[in-house]
Amino acid sequence: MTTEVRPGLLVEHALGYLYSSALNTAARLGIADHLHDGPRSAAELAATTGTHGPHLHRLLRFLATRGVFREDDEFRFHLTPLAEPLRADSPKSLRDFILSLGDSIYLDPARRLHDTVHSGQPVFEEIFGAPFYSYLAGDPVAGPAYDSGMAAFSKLVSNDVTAAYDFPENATVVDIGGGRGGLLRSILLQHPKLTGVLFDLPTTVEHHVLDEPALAGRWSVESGDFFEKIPAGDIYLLKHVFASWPDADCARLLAACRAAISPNGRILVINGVIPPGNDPHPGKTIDILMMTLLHGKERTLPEYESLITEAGFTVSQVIPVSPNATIIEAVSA
Ligand SMILES: C[S@@+](CC[C@H](N)C(=O)[O-])C[C@H]1O[C@@H](n2cnc3c(N)ncnc32)[C@H](O)[C@@H]1O
Repeated sequence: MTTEVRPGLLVEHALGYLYSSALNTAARLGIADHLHDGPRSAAELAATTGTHGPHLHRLLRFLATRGVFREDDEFRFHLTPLAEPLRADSPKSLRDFILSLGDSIYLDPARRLHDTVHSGQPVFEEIFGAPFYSYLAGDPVAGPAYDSGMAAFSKLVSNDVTAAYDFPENATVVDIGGGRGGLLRSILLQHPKLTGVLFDLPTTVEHHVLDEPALAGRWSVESGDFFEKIPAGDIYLLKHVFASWPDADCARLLAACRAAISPNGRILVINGVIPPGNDPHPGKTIDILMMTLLHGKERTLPEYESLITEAGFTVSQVIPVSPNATIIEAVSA
């Protein structure tokens, strides 16, 4: 059986980095925000953004080929559903995440993918002189930019994850490697009898988002290395944490959780799960990022199950929430 291939498609794939760069440029210029109140020509947008009109027109025409913005017969560009999250104040804004994905911490290792595939090792440490999270913790620009990008990425699913899981009435929820605490905030807001602990590296928790009147007295923040100490609690969240670590480190982390968790406690591993087959899936893309940055990887459900059972837990529920977030609940075996 022969499958029709659009002429030029392979070359377009090879030039895919231009699409990523164009998206980043549009995000930096705030084009989606400028289109929020209605369509505008490239010349008008260029005057607002202080850019070169004909070049901006070419940039937007290119993005429109992928559904990011749409040009009409009068040469005005419109916001599209795909472009909406590029707006800074969209409730589903991904702008900070997309901006952070244009940082050299991601781009420089991606250029060395060939070396990574040869050696089986990430190239991040060789380029930046420190492992990924140590480097971020020591860099006052790259660290906060990463945290803010992660917070934007996670905000998309926080409420859905909260709604999808049947939290008990009274319990302490500990978000391990919880970033700035967006998920914990959503859980505590929707469950007034729960208390929470946010645990992450000191430079990350410094900018936490828990300080608001509705949550007063129900949360605390702790910082440190999760391989060394885990705060006591009943429900441990590990959201988008395992993907950064190889199996041996995930096992160490689960052992540390096992030592600290209350007798009937539960662990919620929350991550995208790679499905079988050839279809596109965000986990398959993020997996390549992981490969260049860290020793971790994205995993299939059987891979998560085996990590969990080998650590002395049983998988009690699997709740798919979105392509980037499946909740895998584990209880003591
Ligand atoms: C991929 S981010 C996930 C953040 C958050 N759970 C979310 O889903 O948005 C991984 C988090 O693990 C934290 N982290 C990495 N190594 C750590 C360590 N040794 N101890 C504590 N936190 C760590 C990072 O600072 C980062 O916030």
